[in-house]
Amino acid sequence: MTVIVLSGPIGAGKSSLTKILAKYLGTKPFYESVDNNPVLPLFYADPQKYAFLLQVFFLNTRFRSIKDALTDDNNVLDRSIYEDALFFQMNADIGRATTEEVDTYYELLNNMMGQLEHMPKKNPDLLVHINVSYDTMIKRIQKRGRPYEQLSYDATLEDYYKRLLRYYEPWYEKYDYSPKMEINGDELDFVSNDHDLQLVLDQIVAKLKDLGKLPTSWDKPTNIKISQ
Ligand SMILES: Nc1ncnc2c1ncn2[C@@H]1O[C@H](COP(=O)(O)OP(=O)(O)O)[C@@H](O)[C@H]1O
Ligand SMILES: Nc1nc2c(ncn2[C@H]2C[C@H](O)[C@@H](COP(=O)(O)O)O2)c(=O)[nH]1
Repeated sequence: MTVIVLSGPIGAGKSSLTKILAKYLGTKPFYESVDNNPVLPLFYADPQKYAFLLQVFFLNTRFRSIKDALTDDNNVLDRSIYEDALFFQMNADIGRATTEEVDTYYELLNNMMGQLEHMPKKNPDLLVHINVSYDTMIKRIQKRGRPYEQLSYDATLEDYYKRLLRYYEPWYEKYDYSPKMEINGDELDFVSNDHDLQLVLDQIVAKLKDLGKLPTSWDKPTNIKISQ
């Protein structure tokens, strides 16, 4: 039984890989609340006003997802509570949260993380982090086409996205809730290239076998087409 959490910048391919991995490993995917998130468009229209509210929305859904996942013990999460503070801290650092909001946020987050320590399973089994450059990130954001994420919607998003990328390296280095591994999302097109996809899946399966989370005899499924 395995809980895998994915991480990575916007458009890195987390949702795509979550869907593929869940199918490949026969586990249940948990996706981020994006299309059903009423605060996200408000945030992009007025980040100063909505940064705290958006974070509380994400934190709440991520807390629910990680609790469910640690209970089910058979899941893949496309982003998780462990990445939540990265976003909020970055927004706070550019002046989008008051001192009171920052204090309240960390108190809430610490409370939630404390609750997780009482779960029978306390941590995920593996973090799969997808690295992408700024150029790849922008191409993917354009490909996905959400209007409010485009640079044409707000030119300051270029700085926001570049800043976000800078926060990821120290975050990944510091992350220690589980074993971890990185995928090169610039070079490996696991969405439209079957060879690259198989390489990525092989890397993840090898890591899970190393960790004793998959039997060494585990073989890839033959009855599903993973790229659809
Ligand atoms: N490795 C990849 N190669 C090519 N296209 C990709 C890759 N990963 C994601 N995409 C495309 O980029 C867009 C964003 O991917 P998505 O999985 O939604 O990213 P995330 O969940 O990390 O924001 C989608 O249109 C997806 O098809
Ligand atoms: N301010 C925050 N924004 C967030 C957070 N998590 C996700 N997001 C935004 C970024 C994208 O516009 C969208 C979906 O993210 P993907 O990486 O899944 O494409 O939501 C957050 O915690 N704070």
